[in-house]
Amino acid sequence: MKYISTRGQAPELTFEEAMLTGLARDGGLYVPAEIPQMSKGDIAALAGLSYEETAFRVMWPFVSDSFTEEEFRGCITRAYADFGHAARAPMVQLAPNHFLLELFHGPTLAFKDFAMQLIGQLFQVALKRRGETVTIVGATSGDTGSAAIEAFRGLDAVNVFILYPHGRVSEVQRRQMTTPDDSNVHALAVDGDFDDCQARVKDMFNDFEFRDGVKLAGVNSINFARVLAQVVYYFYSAVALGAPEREVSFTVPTGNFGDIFAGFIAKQMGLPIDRLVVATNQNDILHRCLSGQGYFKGDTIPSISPSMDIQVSSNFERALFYAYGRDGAAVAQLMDELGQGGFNVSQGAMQALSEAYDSGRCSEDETLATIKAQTAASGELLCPHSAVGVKVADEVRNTTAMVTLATAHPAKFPAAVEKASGMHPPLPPRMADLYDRPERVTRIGSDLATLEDHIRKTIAN
Ligand SMILES: Cc1ncc(COP(=O)(O)O)c(C=O)c1O
Ligand SMILES: N[C@@H](CCOP(=O)(O)O)C(=O)O
Repeated sequence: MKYISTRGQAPELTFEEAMLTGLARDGGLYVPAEIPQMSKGDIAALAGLSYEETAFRVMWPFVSDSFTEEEFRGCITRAYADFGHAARAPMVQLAPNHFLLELFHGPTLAFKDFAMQLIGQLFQVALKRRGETVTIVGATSGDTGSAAIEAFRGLDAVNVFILYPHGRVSEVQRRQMTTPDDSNVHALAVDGDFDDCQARVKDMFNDFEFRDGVKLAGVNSINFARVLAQVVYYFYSAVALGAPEREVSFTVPTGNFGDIFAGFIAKQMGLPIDRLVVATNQNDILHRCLSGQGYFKGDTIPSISPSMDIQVSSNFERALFYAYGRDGAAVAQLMDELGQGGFNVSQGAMQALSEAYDSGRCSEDETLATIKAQTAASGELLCPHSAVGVKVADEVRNTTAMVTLATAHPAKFPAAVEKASGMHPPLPPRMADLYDRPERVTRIGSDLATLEDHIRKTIAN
């Protein structure tokens, strides 16, 4: 399997190379040159399998150029061993034909653990074999950072720097990033918003002297391995509901577009998905774009679903790549225009996007109302991101079974959940002392030189 850049000007790589490389050297994102297919029989054969066996069968064609079967199976087993639920991704029914896929039973209580725990294992195997060390720099609006720190803490071959927007993540998210005491992990509270953090990470990748000097690697969904690991739960849940005989739709609380794009890949592989619904909060650039209004950046407005407070949605570039018929030059042109504020989508590409995705928006009041209503109706306490998904799903769903992705545990956002439901969501016992642990964090400006200098000096010490 070869991996190619969405901008068409970077070298083709193997899975392992793409995983360790992060951003392509032309500024694009890696995607598989061809998407492996699963037949109806292959999908039917997933019925009743464990999450781990499903993961192996779905992902193996994407990675088999880089790992032995034994290595890959070992990585999968270790990745999911610490999840707090035997099913890994259990499903609960909210209403007739509406299901909630709980993706928050991993070590940091968000869906990010599904990919990050696996990538942590894959990096260890690959780096050991190569005898290399890397510096991971990641941007987070709250959940990617904690998941990355948890997956890579204590490893000799990896230094991790996580940039998060100061004052714009929940207290639980912040403490998950600032309380681990391992000397290889570093939380940086950046004066800016998530888009500033993500832009600086991409700037670092595009600064080849810095990139090559520190051996930069990325674990944001820039990294296709992140997206790949998230494809698995689309298969796992759809098969549990009767696929391939029965079509299923998904609604996905969306910010950086990685999770919904994993659904797109699942559909391209052959999973009978009817609709993929993008659910946004008040930062609704994706909903506006998918409604035909072009992709134009505004100011990010802080919300009660802070992990989705994003304007420049990284993986939308991958969606555009397919919508523009895999035309790297067209994508590069759009990304240039985005640098100037935004772009309009061509008619043909708009049609392709509309065929692939539906969308909806959920306001702050609607988010609170949905948490309250669901607590009363089903007893399920939703996190504000999952509530955005449930509200939009309820607006669009029809007779096809709808799965809404519950992307984080309510205990990560206790203030909003308590305000809406009157109930305080407790942290799981293993995190009960999170508020008592000492924090370690560096407050830092958002300019590239300051950040690069800090990272260089920290590594050198
Ligand atoms: C809890 C939660 N929900 C939803 C999202 C949006 O996911 P994506 O960025 O893959 O669109 C995020 C952040 O990525 C998140 O942390
Ligand atoms: N919501 C994310 C933002 C980063 O997304 P990623 O999927 O590209 O890592 C977060 O919680 O950090």
